[in-house]
Amino acid sequence: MEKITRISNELRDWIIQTLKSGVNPESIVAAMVKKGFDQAFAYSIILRIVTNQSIQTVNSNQSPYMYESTAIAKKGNIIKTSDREIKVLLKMDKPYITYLDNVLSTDECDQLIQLSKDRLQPSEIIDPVTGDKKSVPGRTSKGAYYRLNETNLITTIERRIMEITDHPIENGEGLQVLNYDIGEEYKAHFDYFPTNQIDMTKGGQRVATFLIYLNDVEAGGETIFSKVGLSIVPKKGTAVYFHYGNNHGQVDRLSLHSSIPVQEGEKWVSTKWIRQEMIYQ
Ligand SMILES: O=C(O)CCC(=O)C(=O)O
Ligand SMILES: [Fe+2]
Repeated sequence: MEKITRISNELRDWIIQTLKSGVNPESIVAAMVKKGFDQAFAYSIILRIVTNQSIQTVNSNQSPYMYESTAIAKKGNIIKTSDREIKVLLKMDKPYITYLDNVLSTDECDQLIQLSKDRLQPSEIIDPVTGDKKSVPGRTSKGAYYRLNETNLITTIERRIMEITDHPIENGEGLQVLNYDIGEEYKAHFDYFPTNQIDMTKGGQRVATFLIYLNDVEAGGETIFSKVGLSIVPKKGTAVYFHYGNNHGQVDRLSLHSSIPVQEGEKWVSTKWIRQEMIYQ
C-alpha cells in the first residue's frame, strides 16, 4: 500500500481538536497509520501542530461543558422509525436525557432476555492501566455481549436505535445485556472513558448511551442521575438515551449515573454505548 504523506486542512483540524480533548498523540498516530499514513510522517505532523498551536493536551475537560443540539431533540414527541412509533416521555437538557416509551415490544424484550440467559458472565470493565478486562466491586450484575448484527433480533434492535438517534450503527459498540438480582447494583460511574484510555483506532470517545429496560422491576433497580436528582423507573420496553460527549471533545460530568440495588424481583437491561466515530471499518 502506498503511504499517504500529505494531510488536508480537515485532518489538521481533526488532529488539533482531538489533541485538545486530551487524547494522547500515540493513539492519533495509530489511527492515522490505520488510515494509510506513514508512521514517522504522522508523528512529524503532530509534532509540528503541537509546536505551532501550543496545545495543552490535558485540561480541556475542566472548562464548562458546551451543550450541543442532538438529532433526537429535533424529532418532536413521536419518533417514527421504519417499523414503530416511539413516544417521548421525558426530556432533560442538562445533562441531555430523553426517556422513550415503546422502543421494544414485549415479545422483543422476552426474546432478548431468553437469548442472554445462557451467556451471562460476571460484569467486567477494561483496566485503564493494563487494558485487560477485570471485574469491579461496584458492579455486581452479570452481562452478555453481542457482536454487531449477531442475530436477526440484534440487527432489528440496532437498526431501530440508529433510526431513533441518527448515530450510525458502526459507531455503536456491540449490544450488552445486564441482569441484576436482588441486592445487585452498578455504582455511580460515567460511561465515557478517562482521556488516557481513548483509543482513536476504535471509534474514540463514547458520546452517548442508549439503555433499554427489558422488564418491570417490583422494587429498586432505578437508574439514578444523582447530580440532578433524577430517577428513571424501569418499565419494560422503554429506553433512556443520554448524550455526554460534544464535538469539542468535552464530556459532561452531570451524566454521572448508577443503578441502585434491586429490592424485589430482578432487573434486565440492554445497553448500547455509542462512540464519536466508526468502530468498525
Ligand atoms: O442498569 C442501569 O440502569 C444502568 C446501566 C449502565 O449504567 C450502563 O450499562 O452503563
Ligand atoms: Fe452507565
